[in-house]
Amino acid sequence: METPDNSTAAVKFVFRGTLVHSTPEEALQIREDALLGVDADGKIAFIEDGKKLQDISKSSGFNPSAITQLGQQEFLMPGMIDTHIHASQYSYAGTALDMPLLQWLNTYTFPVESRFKDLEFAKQVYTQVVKRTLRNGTTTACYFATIHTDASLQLGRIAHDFGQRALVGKVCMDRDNGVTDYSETSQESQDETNRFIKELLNQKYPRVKPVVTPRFAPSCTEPLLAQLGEIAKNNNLHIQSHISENLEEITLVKGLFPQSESYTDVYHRFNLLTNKTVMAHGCHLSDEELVLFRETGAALSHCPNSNFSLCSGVLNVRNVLNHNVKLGLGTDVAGGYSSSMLDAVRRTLDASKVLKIQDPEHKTLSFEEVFRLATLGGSQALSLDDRTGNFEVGKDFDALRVNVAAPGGPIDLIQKEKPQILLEKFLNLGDDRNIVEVFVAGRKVVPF
Ligand SMILES: Nc1nc2[nH]cnc2c(=O)[nH]1
Ligand SMILES: [Zn+2]
Repeated sequence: METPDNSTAAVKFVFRGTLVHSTPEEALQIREDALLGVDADGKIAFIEDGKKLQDISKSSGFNPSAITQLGQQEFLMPGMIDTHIHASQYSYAGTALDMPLLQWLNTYTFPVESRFKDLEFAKQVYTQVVKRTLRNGTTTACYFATIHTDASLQLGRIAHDFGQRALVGKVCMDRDNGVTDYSETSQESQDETNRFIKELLNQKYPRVKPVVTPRFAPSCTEPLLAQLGEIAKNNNLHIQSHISENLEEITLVKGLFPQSESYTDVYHRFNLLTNKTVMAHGCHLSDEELVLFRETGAALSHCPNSNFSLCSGVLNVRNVLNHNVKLGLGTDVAGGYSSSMLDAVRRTLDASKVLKIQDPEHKTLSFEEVFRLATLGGSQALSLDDRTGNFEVGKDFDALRVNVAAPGGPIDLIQKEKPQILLEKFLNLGDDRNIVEVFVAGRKVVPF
């Protein structure tokens, strides 16, 4: 049975109402009284004007009375994309924010991550964080797990079972960090990374894939960095790490890698900067380093809650965008205390305004631009924009059904509002109570 875009799969369901999303050209594009059809493969089959309902229902073979009519204060938006989140740190999210990065890692993070040797503990935490982020509207997450391969494989299974699109990384860190029973030798790290990749790919999860994950340069020896670059290249895999988050960290990297021209050059020398690389933070990158990101196609994950909470710095997102470097948003749980991408949106706007307070010439980000970063920007940063990030025929239907006036929700509406007002109120005031349904690849994953 043919449909307007000549796809073969039957139309499974149709929404009628307001769509809000972004395109590379338009930060915010609104379509009122639109018809959006999803086919049996979970892909967007058509996006048409509501007035064409009769014609479309004939050509696409669905019953016009079977459509779902969105309410006046509802809209569909693309699912949000968390480009950087430590699933393993969710157990202490909201606490332990009283010291800067390097001390924070040794005092809180490494001891907690060492607990993931216990598979039961891992299953509990990973189930909580996958369910919580899905409820918060995160349809795609790029996860750090821990060094433990089996626990990291569990995270992949849980994300798959609950239907979240995910990149999952077994963390690699072979340099001695002084924390007892939380380290691995270079050989173990390489062998376990290969095992992790092989076993996760063998599961053939359609939307959960491995990502090569050197923790950050200070945790890894040069042989390991070189090996991980090789593994990523040979398997055509994503790469994630941290870069230039904190001034003490940058000084540490200079001492550990004296022959590198910059922090970015350390990763570049080991083939870890590719168009499938996403590096968290980048608060203190030089313009020359941003040029290297642009040339290699590597992306940044902006994690403002974490950057404020750990007093790391304030990323100049406008400067990153002006350098045409791909950029998404990340919660960076638990350096960032919130698992909500709405919080990441708000903190991104705050960070942009802090820069303007410090320099009145600074051009702040608009809420429309930040909305794009939380959706399409994130999909571009993860090189997944061929299948998610906005509403285009042929892409997966990864979407949130938002009711701004949800009963018992956090938003009061006095009058009928235009869609862009509804969206702005949701972004600034909303929470999971407004996210009434979440879809990933056409499957309703929330309510569970
Ligand atoms: N915020 C943050 N930065 C890091 N750099 C290396 N590891 C980490 C981590 O777990 N969190
Ligand atoms: Zn991080």
